[in-house]
Amino acid sequence: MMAVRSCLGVKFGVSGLLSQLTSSTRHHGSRPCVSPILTPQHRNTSSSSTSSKVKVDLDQNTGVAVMHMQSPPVNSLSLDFITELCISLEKLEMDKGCRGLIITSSQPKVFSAGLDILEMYGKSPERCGEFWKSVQELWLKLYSSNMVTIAAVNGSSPAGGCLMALTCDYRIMADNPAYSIGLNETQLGIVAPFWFKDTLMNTIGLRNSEMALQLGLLYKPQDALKVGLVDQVVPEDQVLPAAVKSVNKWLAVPEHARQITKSMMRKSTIDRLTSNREADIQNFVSFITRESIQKSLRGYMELLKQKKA
Ligand SMILES: CCCCCCCCCCC/C=C/C(=O)SCCNC(=O)CCNC(=O)[C@H](O)C(C)(C)COP(=O)(O)OP(=O)(O)OC[C@H]1O[C@@H](n2cnc3c(N)ncnc32)[C@H](O)[C@@H]1OP(=O)(O)O
Repeated sequence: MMAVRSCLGVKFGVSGLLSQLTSSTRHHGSRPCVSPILTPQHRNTSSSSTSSKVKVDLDQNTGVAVMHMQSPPVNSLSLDFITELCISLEKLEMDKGCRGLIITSSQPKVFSAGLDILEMYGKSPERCGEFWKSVQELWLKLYSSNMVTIAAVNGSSPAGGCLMALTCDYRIMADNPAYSIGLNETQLGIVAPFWFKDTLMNTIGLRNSEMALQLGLLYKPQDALKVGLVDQVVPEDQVLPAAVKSVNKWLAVPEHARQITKSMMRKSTIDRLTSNREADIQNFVSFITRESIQKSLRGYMELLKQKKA
């Protein structure tokens, strides 16, 4: 309760140059690129798929999908929600016509409230293990995605919500001082695991991460921008248009060169988790089921309720 308060070694020789020269016919890995010249049958082609908590609109002309998180009230990441997100991501990753992904929220004022605290409170070790495996899965899918990924952060984004945004290639946040973003785990009396920490450090560096993580800082959009936690802050109604503009800029880069570079930048961080997944699950389960941690989580949930009253 006290705590509550307070690649690849690839050389870019001829193939790199070739891709620059032939960028209009580039491939997304094995995906053919969408031609910029629109034929009548290509115009206004879009598809939409909706599961109960995730809505995806894919514009087949541009190859850009917008994933709307719609798990009321605050897009907290429950096992069910994470499973739906993973299924949607897998489909998009396999879809040759999808090259870019914008992730945003359909819920007012909140991008994602992070991991669903109820998944970590009063649950059996087996269930906690299953939950944590799904969190790892979501992170791995997002952080290693071949697509250009943009987080359109149109509301608050604490802890796991911030992590989701951090997995993306670029973050745009609504300029509303009522919103905040950060890895605030210590404020709940819990500890962000090493791969949360690594993802943050890869984005804002060691010193800023030390302060952000130990103090469990939640940054207002303008402060998040200063520290590099988000890349752009725009008026609230411009978040999605700005994300579309950005994704197109990223997609203009020769695809395989961008993908290999992304993979090269993220590989060691990803490998660190993939080679330690089981131990990480065991660590989580033994940590989260401790009586003292359960007490902290209970206290935190009570504070959330009190805030409303
Ligand atoms: C030795 C090392 C070993 C390491 C092992 C690992 C250790 C564990 C690592 C765990 C990592 C955890 C990551 C997380 O993501 S924890 C979750 C952190 N999230 C938060 O702190 C956010 C809490 N929520 C809020 O701050 C606000 O709700 C928010 C700003 C998001 C929105 O505010 P708003 O006023 O719009 O909404 P309410 O607060 O009224 O909330 C509405 C209802 O939603 C419930 N709620 C909110 N957040 C959550 C959540 N994360 N999980 C579950 N439920 C949540 C809230 O209680 C309200 O419910 P009721 O309507 O029923 O009252």
